[in-house]
Amino acid sequence: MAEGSNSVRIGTPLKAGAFKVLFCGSGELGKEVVIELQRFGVEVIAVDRYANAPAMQVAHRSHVIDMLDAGQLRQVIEQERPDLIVPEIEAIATPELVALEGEGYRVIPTARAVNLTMNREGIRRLAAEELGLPTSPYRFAGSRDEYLTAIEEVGLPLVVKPVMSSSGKGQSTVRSKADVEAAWDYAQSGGRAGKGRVIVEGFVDFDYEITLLTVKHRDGVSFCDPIGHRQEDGDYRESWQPQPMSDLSLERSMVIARSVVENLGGFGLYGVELFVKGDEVWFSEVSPRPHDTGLVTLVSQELSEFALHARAILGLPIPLIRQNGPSASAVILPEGDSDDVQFADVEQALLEPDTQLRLFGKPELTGRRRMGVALARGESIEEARAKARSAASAVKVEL
Ligand SMILES: Nc1ncnc2c1ncn2[C@@H]1O[C@H](COP(=O)(O)OP(=O)(O)OP(=O)(O)O)[C@@H](O)[C@H]1O
Ligand SMILES: NCC(=O)N[C@@H]1O[C@H](COP(=O)([O-])[O-])[C@@H](O)[C@H]1O
Ligand SMILES: [Mg+2]
Repeated sequence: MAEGSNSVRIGTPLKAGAFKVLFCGSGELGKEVVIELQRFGVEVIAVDRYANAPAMQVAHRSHVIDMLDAGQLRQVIEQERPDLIVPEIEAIATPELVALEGEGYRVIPTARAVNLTMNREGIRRLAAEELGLPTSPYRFAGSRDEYLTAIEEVGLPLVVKPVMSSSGKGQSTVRSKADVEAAWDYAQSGGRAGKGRVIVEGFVDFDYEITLLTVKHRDGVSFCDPIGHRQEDGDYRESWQPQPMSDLSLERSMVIARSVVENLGGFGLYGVELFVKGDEVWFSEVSPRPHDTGLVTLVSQELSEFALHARAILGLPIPLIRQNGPSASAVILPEGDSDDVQFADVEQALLEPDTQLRLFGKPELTGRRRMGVALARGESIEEARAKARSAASAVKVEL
């Protein structure tokens, strides 16, 4: 791909002139982006902490490393010399990506965006203190004493999260004094890098929450229709699109999202998480990459969030994001232990028209893990949600 001009050049995979993209993280979200890049004849290298991760199964080749280890991360990147580095999860040695970017590598969307969002403190301070965006009240705490002070200052009810965690790991809602100790202990065990620092956030009593998928591409910023979602234990269970909203709350959401992505920069799709109450909107957090609640776009949009990410990072145009009408996703989230999971009654999930299924092919189940997703379109959001839920529960997970 030629820099500094509008001409995008893509070579032939596995040849000297191939255009190479390296993924740091190879889960279900990366898998769909890899498929979109493969359709453009891009050479794809998938990296993750374990073998046979979903995106590895559709990439040209893969590497298993500890992505939080700066040395291992640098070694694999210097070995592969990719044209683009695409972070797919937060748990990466992001300061090393900042260094690599300084040496000429291109990190998607930017190394700074990835570094700021891997730690809740970075993105929250940027949004609230630099950009002046509305957020929940918050304090950070690095010790038990600081934590107890933060609780006093923020006031109940509140939410406690490790600064480095995702998918609700280590997160609790504290409604009464009785929950305070357990929330601290859980945050200490649930964090990713084990540093112990937490954010204490005032509980926002929102009417609903959305993900506003926002693409930064060569011609500017484009928005997908808002995605509504339902979370349990900090992890997404269902999402739908479009979420009905007032004109003012949608306008405010777009202003917030634009401010965040323009500051973070680069090319790519962002998932901007917002809380909405009436016409009021709060910024919660942002993923500088496709978002799990955006899985619904596999059926709700002609160009899914994964296709949009692929286009944006390759410097290709996005003249229109066409919506297909009310749609929903529902996760397949079994719990147990197995290294050879079987999915039975799969046909039962696909009897209804406008229903689709993704089984991610994760090689192992330990505890609770998202293993697939059901997708559906309907005449209304309610119908789409019901269809997606019923398809998801039709699949029998056997351990
Ligand atoms: N301050 C808050 N007030 C009310 N609800 C909250 C608050 N913070 C988080 N939540 C609820 O918990 C969910 C998960 O929180 P958050 O997005 O911060 O966690 P996460 O671990 O980063 O999740 P993911 O990585 O899946 O996006 C939110 O989508 C929301 O439903
Ligand atoms: N909310 C972030 C998110 O959904 N990330 C997605 O989950 C994968 C990890 O899954 P795992 O924990 O089952 O390995 C990640 O690789 C990414 O695709
Ligand atoms: Mg979130």
